[in-house]
Amino acid sequence: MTASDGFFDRLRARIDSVDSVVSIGLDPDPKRLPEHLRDRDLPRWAFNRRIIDATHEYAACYKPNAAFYEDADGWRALRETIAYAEGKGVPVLLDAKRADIGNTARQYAGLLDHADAITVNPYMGRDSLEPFLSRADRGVFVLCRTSNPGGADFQNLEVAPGKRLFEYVAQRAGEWNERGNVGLVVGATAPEELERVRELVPDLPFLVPGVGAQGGDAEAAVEFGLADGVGLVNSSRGIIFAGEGESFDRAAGQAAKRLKERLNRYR
Ligand SMILES: O=c1ccn([C@@H]2O[C@H](COP(=O)(O)O)[C@@H](O)[C@H]2O)c(=O)[nH]1
Repeated sequence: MTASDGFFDRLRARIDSVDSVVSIGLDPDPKRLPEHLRDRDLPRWAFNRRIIDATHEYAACYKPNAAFYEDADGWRALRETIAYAEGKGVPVLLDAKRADIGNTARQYAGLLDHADAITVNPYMGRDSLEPFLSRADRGVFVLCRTSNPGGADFQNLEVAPGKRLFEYVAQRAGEWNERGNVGLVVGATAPEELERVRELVPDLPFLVPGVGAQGGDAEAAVEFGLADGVGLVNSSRGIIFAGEGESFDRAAGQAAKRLKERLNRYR
């Protein structure tokens, strides 16, 4: 592996080395942290470190969601978490769902100085994504068909005869993949749409959230989420909050292992 390898080369190497496509979401909701960690300096970091120690051998990547770190201590906890994950050889995908007008987007794209990949929102159009797309060595996952119940509200609207918005986004994202660094976010809770997006863009890797607490379709996530073996199936709460109390990390390790084995049955 050289510094010039792109994100998806690094991700492929990681998937091969751990034989896993599991993305582990690091979403340390302060209200759900174990009691005994709450009085620590940076409890979220103390929690994440134990989770990473217990799960890294099953992790194709870690996916911290920026929402859980957007305060002063949070950013410190995130920096420590990312450095620790990378020290274990695990790529980090920051789920930040950013994009904006040019100068603001350029600021947001600075997040890629700290993470291997990021999620972005395509709603403001190509120029709002350019500062991310131009980082050839970083992964850029474009929201396409999200996993939430309202994901269909706009994304499934027909924007041209026979073409729904998420289909249009998928095709445009395929065109934006000039540097080989674009992926899509497509939820496991929408398996028909997942299959359709795979037909439209056979070569783009997907990040597929929603197989854990949201009850999405794990088989479809693997069948349609991977492009030539590369892609990510994410669970956050289902892994990191699998257990409680002192041994929360052991339960997380077991949950990560179970998900890896379950997904591998479909690979
Ligand atoms: O369509 C989307 C896009 C992002 N997410 C994020 O993934 C995790 C899912 O967490 P679970 O606990 O496994 O449900 C979370 O960070 C979401 O914000 C998504 O769920 N759906």
